[in-house]
Amino acid sequence: MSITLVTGGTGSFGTTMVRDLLSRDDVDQIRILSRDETKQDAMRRSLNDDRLRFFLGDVRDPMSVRDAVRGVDHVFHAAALKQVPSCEFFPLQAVQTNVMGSSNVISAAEDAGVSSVVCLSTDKAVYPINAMGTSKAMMEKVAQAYARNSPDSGTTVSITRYGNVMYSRGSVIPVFVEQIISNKPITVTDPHMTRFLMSLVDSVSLVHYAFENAKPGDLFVRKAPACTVDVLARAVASLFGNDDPEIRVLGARHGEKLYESLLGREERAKSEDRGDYYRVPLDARGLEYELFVEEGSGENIEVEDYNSHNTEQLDIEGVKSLLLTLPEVRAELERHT
Ligand SMILES: O=c1ccn([C@@H]2O[C@H](COP(=O)(O)OP(=O)(O)O[C@H]3O[C@H](CO)[C@H](O)[C@H](O)[C@H]3O)[C@@H](O)[C@H]2O)c(=O)[nH]1
Repeated sequence: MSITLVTGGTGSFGTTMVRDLLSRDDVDQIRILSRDETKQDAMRRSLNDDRLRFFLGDVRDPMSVRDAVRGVDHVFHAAALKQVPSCEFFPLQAVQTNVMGSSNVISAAEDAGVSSVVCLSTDKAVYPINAMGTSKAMMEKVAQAYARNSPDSGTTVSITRYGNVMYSRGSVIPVFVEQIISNKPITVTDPHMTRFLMSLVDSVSLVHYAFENAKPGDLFVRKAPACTVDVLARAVASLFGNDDPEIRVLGARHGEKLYESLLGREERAKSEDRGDYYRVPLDARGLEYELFVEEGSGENIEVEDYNSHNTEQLDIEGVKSLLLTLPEVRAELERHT
């Protein structure tokens, strides 16, 4: 009997993961640990599957995590505070959920003999400039330190890092769709800003890849195309029949970068190219300070980071094709065209 726990299982990513797990034959039970009883109830009704078990709780509360994790084989840890502005105003809340909460999940998993934990991270954790990214970078450090400090552990902890997931709750594409449908100008922050584009469904495959292939402390990213927000806005408008939309430029918001990096230079230098993915193995060196501080590693870091400016760039037609793969976009198109 195989049991998987998804923390944050009612979020955009969590839900997609749960649906995917339900479609597989090798999963006997799927547990969802999350805070919002209303969202759980809605999910219970819409999925209506007796393999689902809902645990009301919070990753901040070790007891609720411990209860949810008992008897589990795999944990996909997606519970997080992920909105940049809210974390910026309440950084300690991000610390409690994203850093301490992740540590609680890893400790409880180890105690319960879970075989594998995959932690969900974000490109905003690379050279972070905002509190959300900083807290996720710390979550990655907690996961990697666990792997480094517990070589005999039976629990493999790894990390998957994502760029922007298209149409996730609160993200820009639904905002653009709504603006176009209601004939409002499209609000673009900085037309030259680029973001990686990933569909939720593609993102799930990276999690499975990590469950199947991870060594302790591994970090995986999936290669992805990117586009500018100007191209994204025009692609959305064009899908809804407007090839010359009115665009209002707002300027970058607090804590935003012109482009995002999925791998830093230092990570890319030691990454392994695995076709659709990059794997960054754990830096398992010990605390021999003279190696770090006086002698160094003898390597020079000459490669560029892997970012949304230097990855494959999509044009309007390319983004339109990608948007049409999203069921949410197709549903809106059916309603409004
Ligand atoms: O009205 C808007 C809103 C956003 N943008 C731009 O669109 C891009 C994407 O914006 P999102 O708000 O979708 O995503 P962010 O890159 O700001 O990411 C944040 O929102 C995401 C929502 O999916 C996740 O929560 C993510 O972790 C969080 O950092 C950014 O360049 C942003 O500047 C606009 O041009 N106009």
